Amino acid sequence: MSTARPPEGAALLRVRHLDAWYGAAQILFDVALEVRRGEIVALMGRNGAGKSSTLKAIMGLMPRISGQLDFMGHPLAGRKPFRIARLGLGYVPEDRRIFTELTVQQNLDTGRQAPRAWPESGAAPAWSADALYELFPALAALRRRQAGTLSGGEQQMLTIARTLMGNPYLVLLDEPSEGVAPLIVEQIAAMLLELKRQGVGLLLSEQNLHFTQRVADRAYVLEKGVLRHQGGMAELARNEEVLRAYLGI
Ligand SMILES: Nc1ncnc2c1ncn2[C@@H]1O[C@H](COP(=O)(O)OP(=O)(O)OP(=O)(O)O)[C@@H](O)[C@H]1O
Repeated sequence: MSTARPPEGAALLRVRHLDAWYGAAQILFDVALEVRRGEIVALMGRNGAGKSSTLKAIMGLMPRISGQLDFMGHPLAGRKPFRIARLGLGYVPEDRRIFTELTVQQNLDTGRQAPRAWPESGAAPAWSADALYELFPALAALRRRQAGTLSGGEQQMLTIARTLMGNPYLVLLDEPSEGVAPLIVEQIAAMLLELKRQGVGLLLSEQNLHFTQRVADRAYVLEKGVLRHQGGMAELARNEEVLRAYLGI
């Protein structure tokens, strides 16, 4: 396994010795990862490697875990998902879960939380629907549409925007590019890079190398619930051995 270390500086999220189970089946084995402010980190691996389970474990959604999960000084293990969200940890699940009967604007309103401050240095990004429409002009054009009528990619964009209405310090995104048309994938990439610029940390579960190469700073590669590689994204994209062995590329 590569031993490249993440860059120095305080991590927003630090996971150590994470094991997780569904019933009697152990799914994650001693997973460790970190995400810093303004950093985009990709969690990669084939179907079933444990990417979604890692995000669920962080959000308090796995039936059983052990290990240390620290978010900005708060231990997460044993906390309920809604309490974890209130700490400023956003989560965009794979199935998106928009309110199909509500309009785009009403969906955004359901995500609203109070603004936050970075512990040591003033205001953190605070989003309003208008600011998000500016960032995602494609969404602005849809604001009065019933959300159930949007395309998969538009729904993905809406789910990300709704999560931002909670003013998170860090967002976990489960396969943001999956099933999304190329033009909208590009808009989502631009959106994530803008969030990075504003200091938000992002942890993406992704299989799409092209997408992670476009946005991610670092990557972790999982196979059968075990971390097999970690390092810079550019380095991973050149590492044919790892790409072939764990991503089937
Ligand atoms: N609800 C569940 N009950 C039992 N086992 C599950 C459940 N959800 C996932 N698993 C198993 O856990 C393992 C890891 O799945 P996980 O969804 O985390 O992988 P993934 O890397 O996100 O893949 P995918 O891209 O297919 O979602 C797989 O073996 C999967 O079959």
